[in-house]
Amino acid sequence: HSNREMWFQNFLPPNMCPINAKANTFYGIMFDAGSTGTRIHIYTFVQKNPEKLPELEGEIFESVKPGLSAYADQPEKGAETVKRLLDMAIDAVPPHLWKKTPVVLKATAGLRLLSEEKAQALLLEVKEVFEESPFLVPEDSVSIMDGSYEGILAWITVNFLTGQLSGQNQHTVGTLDLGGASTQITFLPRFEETLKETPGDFLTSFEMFNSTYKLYTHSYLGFGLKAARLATLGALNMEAVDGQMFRSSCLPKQLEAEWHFGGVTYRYGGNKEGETGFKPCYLEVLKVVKGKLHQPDEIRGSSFYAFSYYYDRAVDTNLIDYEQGGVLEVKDFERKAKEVCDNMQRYNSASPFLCMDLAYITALLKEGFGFRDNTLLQLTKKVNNIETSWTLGATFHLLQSLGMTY
Ligand SMILES: O=c1ccn([C@@H]2O[C@H](COP(=O)(O)OP(=O)(O)O)[C@@H](O)[C@H]2O)c(=O)[nH]1
Ligand SMILES: [Ca+2]
Repeated sequence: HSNREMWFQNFLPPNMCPINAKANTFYGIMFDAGSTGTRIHIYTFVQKNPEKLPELEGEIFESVKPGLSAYADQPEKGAETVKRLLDMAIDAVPPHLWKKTPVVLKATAGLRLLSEEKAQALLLEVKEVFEESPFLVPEDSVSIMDGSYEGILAWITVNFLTGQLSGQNQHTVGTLDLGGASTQITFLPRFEETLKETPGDFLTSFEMFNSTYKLYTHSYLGFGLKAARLATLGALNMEAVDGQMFRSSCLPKQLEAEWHFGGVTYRYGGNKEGETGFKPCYLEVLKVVKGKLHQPDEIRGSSFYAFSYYYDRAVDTNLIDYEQGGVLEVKDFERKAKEVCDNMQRYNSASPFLCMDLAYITALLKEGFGFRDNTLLQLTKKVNNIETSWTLGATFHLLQSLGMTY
């Protein structure tokens, strides 16, 4: 309680700036250093009532590509991309609040896949950028996030934004995040059975907003959409790929091209002579997921929130509207995968990987996690104009640890 009061006094000195109605506004800056891009989220909160949680008022969001891991050999250049995003925060946050506004960067799978040495060099350069900024730099402000937190914090974000973490009747929803290099599944088990049947390292207790949630969560490294492309091509974790050609039945027959990921250049192409289409392609992607993921019985029939690449590919194939999102069944992804893979020439103008991506998403959902054909997926990018990203959960967690909220 005392923490809360102290914090409140910090932000609303009763005898100062009485005209400024916004004196109870504060900010939090969270960077998401993902495998395919770096993003800044500047959140604005308003403490309307000292007895209640601060309210989230808005978000400023900007992103750059590629991600930090593409600068594995030029850490200073990588940090420069962070600096340019941070300059936005200088404009967005009023100067008198700079010193009280925390700035944190958490890196995900892209940096997890780099060597320790290269990852640390990048993080060190970013830390310097933060130290030179006028913002509050907490301890551990620049780090690689543990995969289990990535899932949990996204779950917190979605359930907070949909109002499931306040009040009596909490009907939380599970979340599915498909990144470039890793993928996360998180839900609150309802059945005792699930807790019994689940390996211990898939269960984590997490405290937020005065409640403790015992969550099922796991991050599968190497199962993000782009890593899965490499795995399908047989090029993931290859020591030397110099000039080697990787072919797949999921790609247009005549295609031959180059692709850059994680600082490595890959040559890839279609099965010039052999088969192409959904059937052979599905067998290829199946090899990537089959038997590799834990399948909790409980999720088969329950609906999930899905975002990131689930959302992007559903938009690309007109399954949902970019602005609105929508509700899909697992089998909608399969139907689209068949349509695209069996008519690759018609989808030539789109990404050459569209067939492979849709086939992989289908295989991941059905054979990986064990969802039913009719399992419902709520595809969502924003709720009340706030991005459904783990960064909001991470910011609440940060404010909590700084004693700025409880
Ligand atoms: O604020 C964000 C951050 C990421 N993404 C999506 O996340 C995917 C990329 O994943 P990321 O680069 O974060 O890879 P990770 O490090 O999570 O594997 C793409 O679909 C992005 O559109 C998004 O929609 N909003
Ligand atoms: Ca991500």
